[in-house]
Amino acid sequence: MSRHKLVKTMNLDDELDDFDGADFDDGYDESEALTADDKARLENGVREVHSILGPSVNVSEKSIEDSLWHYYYDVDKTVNYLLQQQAPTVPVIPLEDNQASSRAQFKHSTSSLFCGMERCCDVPFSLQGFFADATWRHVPPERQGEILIEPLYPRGGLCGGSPGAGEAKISKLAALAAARKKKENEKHTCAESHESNASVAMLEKLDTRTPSAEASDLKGPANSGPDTQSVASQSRPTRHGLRYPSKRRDYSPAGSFGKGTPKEAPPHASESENPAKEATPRSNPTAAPSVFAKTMFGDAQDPILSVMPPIQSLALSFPRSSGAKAKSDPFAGPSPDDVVAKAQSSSKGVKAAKKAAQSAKDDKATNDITANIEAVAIDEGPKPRSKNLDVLAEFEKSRAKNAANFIVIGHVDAGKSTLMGRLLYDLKVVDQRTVDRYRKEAEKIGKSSFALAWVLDQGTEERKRGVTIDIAMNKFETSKTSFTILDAPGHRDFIPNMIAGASQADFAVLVIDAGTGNFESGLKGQTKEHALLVRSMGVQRIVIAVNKLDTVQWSKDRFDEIQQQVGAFLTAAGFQSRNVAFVPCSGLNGDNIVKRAEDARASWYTGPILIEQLEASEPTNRSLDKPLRLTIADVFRGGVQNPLSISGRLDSGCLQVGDRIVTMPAKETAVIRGIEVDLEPADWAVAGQNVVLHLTDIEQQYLKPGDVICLPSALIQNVTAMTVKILAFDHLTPMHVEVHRGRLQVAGRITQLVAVLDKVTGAMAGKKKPRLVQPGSVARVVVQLDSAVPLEAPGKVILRAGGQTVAAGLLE
Ligand SMILES: Nc1nc2c(ncn2[C@@H]2O[C@H](COP(=O)(O)OP(=O)(O)OP(=O)(O)O)[C@@H](O)[C@H]2O)c(=O)[nH]1
Repeated sequence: MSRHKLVKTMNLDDELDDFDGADFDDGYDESEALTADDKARLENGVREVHSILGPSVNVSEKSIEDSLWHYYYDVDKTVNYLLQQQAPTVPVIPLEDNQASSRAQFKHSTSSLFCGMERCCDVPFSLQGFFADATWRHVPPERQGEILIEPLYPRGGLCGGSPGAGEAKISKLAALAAARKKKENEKHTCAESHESNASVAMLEKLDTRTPSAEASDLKGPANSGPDTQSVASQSRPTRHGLRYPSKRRDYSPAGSFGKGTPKEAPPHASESENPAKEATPRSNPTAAPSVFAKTMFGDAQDPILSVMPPIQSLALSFPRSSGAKAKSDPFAGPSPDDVVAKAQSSSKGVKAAKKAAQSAKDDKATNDITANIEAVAIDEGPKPRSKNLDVLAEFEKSRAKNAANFIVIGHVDAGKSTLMGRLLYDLKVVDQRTVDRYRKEAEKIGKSSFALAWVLDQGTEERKRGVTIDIAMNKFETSKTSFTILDAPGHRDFIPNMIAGASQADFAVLVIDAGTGNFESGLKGQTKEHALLVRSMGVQRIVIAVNKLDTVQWSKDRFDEIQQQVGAFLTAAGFQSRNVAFVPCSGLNGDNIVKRAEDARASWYTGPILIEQLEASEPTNRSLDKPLRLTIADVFRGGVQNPLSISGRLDSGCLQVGDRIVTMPAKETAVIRGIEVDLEPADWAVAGQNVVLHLTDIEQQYLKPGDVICLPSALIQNVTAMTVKILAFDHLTPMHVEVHRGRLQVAGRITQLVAVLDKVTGAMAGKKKPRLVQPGSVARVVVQLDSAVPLEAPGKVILRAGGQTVAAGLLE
């Protein structure tokens, strides 16, 4: 292996220090490795090194050869290394390494390096040596230039502070802008000097600090540095005019902060350059005002300022408008930095302008489209005209079927939706294909038993969770009656939705899960609460579907047990026994719903099946001759022709196309441009019917679920307080409650417990103004509402608090 290769793998700086040649002697003859050329160069190199070092430096020939060998015959490096070896404590100025790369430069470089090396060796540089004859802070002036570093004063430029000596070189644009600005500002110099004096006076008045504090705070900033100079030379109090921290100005020549005096400051920050400072005698501790101060306080002659209002109000009184005042407004125009930035961005400006033009074009197009759409929307065709029908006569003529809404209530998972799905399926309202599809889809998410419930539960969330969330409406007809199903959610979280449904119901179907344990838990849960609520809402007839009897093998005993317990409760809740009917059934299998149960175990029941019980419901008592009242259930877009539609049930009265109506509580009028009864277009509608009204001449914001529609001739009143005869389900005290009436919900407070009443006679039964109403008691209370809502007697309301139904009542 060549020795060169070996050396190349070594760290020379480390290895040469220890190298004595011994390590390489073992069985290795150096001379054998040297070529004739190497030998010649080595001899020449030794001669050169000897001549450079001179006789005073005692170095062996072997050392020189070794060094030359290691440095590839580089004489300069060899000399440098040998000198280091001779005087290791003396710092050696490193030689330039530009010769090392080329051995061809060997001869030329030695002569030039000689001088440098000689000087270094003769007068080696060290800080200790340099300052040997100088005590601290008495550096001879002629040497200061060699060791002092220029302090970091604020540089010029976009954000770099005020211009001055020592600033960074600024761009041509910045210089141009500054020159223009300076010219402009010179015009106002006289006025400003007057302002300065006035400001000084203001500052003296405002500053409540001690004179010593003033002096120490104001000394530096006011008296020295480029800041003050900038204040003096510029009328614009930009950020350049703000004071820098004093230690920055007190930068001492020795590089320490804080103790320096103006005298010690570098020449470019000298006081003599500062006219403002010269104008202020040193004995006066009050500094000349900064531009910031002038901006804040303006002219001391100002009568407003003379009374020294708070600084905040002064700041707000800056003149910002154009005109004569704007000239003196220091912020009226762009700052020099802004000018420069603007100039720099001018090339980008063309692009920006193009972009802006394009964007304006786009905006215009968008606006045009919007305007067109609005025009289309606004142009709703000719105003609907009333046919001035005698609606009641028309209704008589139509011989319409008996119409009935019934609400399906019961504890969660009692099987309400499945039961109704089965009813619709068996009545052929829903076809086989639809049910098969639901079954497949339900299977996919592992809820195949809910396929029939999906006929009612259409919401994605409802299907995913397997619970009804909001009232689902569906219709079917028998030979005698047109029914509307209101399938209520059983979960207690959705009781407000159930209440909304109950307000539209003529009678109720209470579904009970007959399964072991389920009936009992349901009774403690929503079975009783729902029954009480519908009764409180005025429902008189109730059909109890004792469901899931297939799970208890159609046990008659179980049915009897349920019938007995629930019957007793319902009678206690105010239902008359002639209005209560029980039907044993299985909604899932379709037993005793539309068809009689085929299961032999169910043969003990021979009474009416569910559909027969429904048909046996009494005809709805239609309040046709009363004023129009329709509580809005929903507000929606009824189609392209009908941008604003509402749905709900007519509680009383009648209406026809072309009628002008009023919505309460907004008291806004609208015109009925179309009516749908049971999804069919109609010219009129009467109480008891579920309708969709297509409206015009009103904005959507005036229509909300729970609002009441009436005719201008017979408005319902908006009330903020009401007296209610309530049945308490919980302890009542003066307390916060939520008042529900159908879709209407409003927060309120029971402010007064007037009296506890006798349940049968309604007469006062206890003492006046009780402090508490016990559950199950009937009482009269006063409720204050947080906002005015349309309510009137004898409307029924539900009071809830903390998620519980606490009372139901009748407005008095
Ligand atoms: N065995 C049996 N299961 C039934 C019967 N009726 C309903 N179910 C099952 O009971 C579960 C709940 O049925 P749903 O119809 O969703 O009950 P629900 O009362 O409507 O539920 P919510 O509306 O969420 O309170 C489903 O798995 C049904 O398949 C029945 O007659 N027999």
